[in-house]
Amino acid sequence: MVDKPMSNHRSRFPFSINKLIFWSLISLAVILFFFVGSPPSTATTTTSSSHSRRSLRGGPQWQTSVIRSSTPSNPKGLRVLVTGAAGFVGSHVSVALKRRGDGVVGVDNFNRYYDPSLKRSRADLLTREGVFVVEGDINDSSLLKSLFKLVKFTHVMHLAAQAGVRYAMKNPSSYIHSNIAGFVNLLETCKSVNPQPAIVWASSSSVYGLNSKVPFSEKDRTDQPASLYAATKKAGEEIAHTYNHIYGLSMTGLRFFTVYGPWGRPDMAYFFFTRDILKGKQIQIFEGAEHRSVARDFTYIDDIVKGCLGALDTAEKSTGSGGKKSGPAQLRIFNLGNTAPVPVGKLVSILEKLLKVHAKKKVVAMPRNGDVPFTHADISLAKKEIGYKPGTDLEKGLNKFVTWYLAYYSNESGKKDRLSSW
Ligand SMILES: O=C(O)[C@H]1O[C@H](OP(=O)(O)OP(=O)(O)OC[C@H]2O[C@@H](n3ccc(=O)[nH]c3=O)[C@H](O)[C@@H]2O)[C@H](O)[C@@H](O)[C@@H]1O
Repeated sequence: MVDKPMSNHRSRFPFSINKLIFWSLISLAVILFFFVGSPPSTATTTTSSSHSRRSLRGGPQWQTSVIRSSTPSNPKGLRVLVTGAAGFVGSHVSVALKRRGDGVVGVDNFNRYYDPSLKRSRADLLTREGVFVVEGDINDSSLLKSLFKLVKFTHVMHLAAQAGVRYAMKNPSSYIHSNIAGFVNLLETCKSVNPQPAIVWASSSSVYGLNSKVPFSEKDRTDQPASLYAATKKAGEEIAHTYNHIYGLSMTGLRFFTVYGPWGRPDMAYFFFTRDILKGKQIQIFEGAEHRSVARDFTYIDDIVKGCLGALDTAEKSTGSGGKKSGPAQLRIFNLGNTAPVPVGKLVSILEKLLKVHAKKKVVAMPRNGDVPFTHADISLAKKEIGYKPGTDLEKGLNKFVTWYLAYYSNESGKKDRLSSW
């Protein structure tokens, strides 16, 4: 093969025009690089709307947004970094903190585990409440470092996680990525900064696994997880112990019991049962051995939010700084449940009543995919230490969820407007 000589190309145009075109293209590329910046997916964060105005991460506008959002309106307010802020629990907690005068900055990677447009809608509401949500992953050390460089966060409310019990069989590595690697990455940042923040984070009722002693107490064994999800949450509790022990980080783990409510998670049974009942699609109700009903200690979101705020407010300061511990630090674990387990069949009959639709039900044996037969929280410790007192029964809570669901998924714009408030 023989290359064509350069002179062949040159002969078509005068040399000076070729040169002019070449340098014009180079100049255009340089202008685009500096003034437009990198593609939105990797280098931007949300500002006033998740979809419209975006600012370059780390740039002056971004820094101003972070600082403004993290500044408490109450002089005694906390400065809280909320991970998973566009998630179900994260969005509710962020709004509650902001409304009572705390400074809040959110981080969320907006992943596709469930419909990201729901996360975007939650983030839009957060923006309207004055909470800035940074689009990024907790595995991104440089992002976390730049946030802590800008703001002396007093607390981290760590709610970013790969949730879902059954999905762990389909995508195990996502649990390791978020619940283990991401958690460690966050703690590595927190232990190194000065002052170290106090950390409150989401563990799960699933750590009780095959425990059969009821109600589940924090003193009970948690060494029999039934799913990889549960195993990663249990690992998180051990990792929390390590960072508390070595670096003096103040750590509080909250074992959430099947949290439900408005703006909830579409991967959870109460949510997709509602969708399928309305569509006339058959739903499967799991049952345990010997036809025993499967039950959950369903806990309403507002009760969980109060528990999260109680945990933040009673968290003691971390004792280390810059990676060194100077004394023992607080290490806590609390159950946040409702103490009133309800069989899944009863959940479905409440939904039928609220939706005024008869469900097409099929009772099937619980598949061996990570589910446990029942959960039931003993909440006496959380009551005593953080003033936790759930007050919403399943019927009342589902009523609020169904009202939200019908409005949110209605295409009528008038109904959508009603969702502009929390
Ligand atoms: O509390 C917890 O620790 C966990 O609660 C939920 O997990 P789960 O209780 O399994 O909640 P759902 O997936 O909504 O299931 C609720 C109940 O419905 C049952 N179910 C689920 C799906 C289905 O098709 N049929 C059915 O009967 C399940 O066995 C379970 O008893 C969350 O998905 C987890 O992220 C969370 O950590």
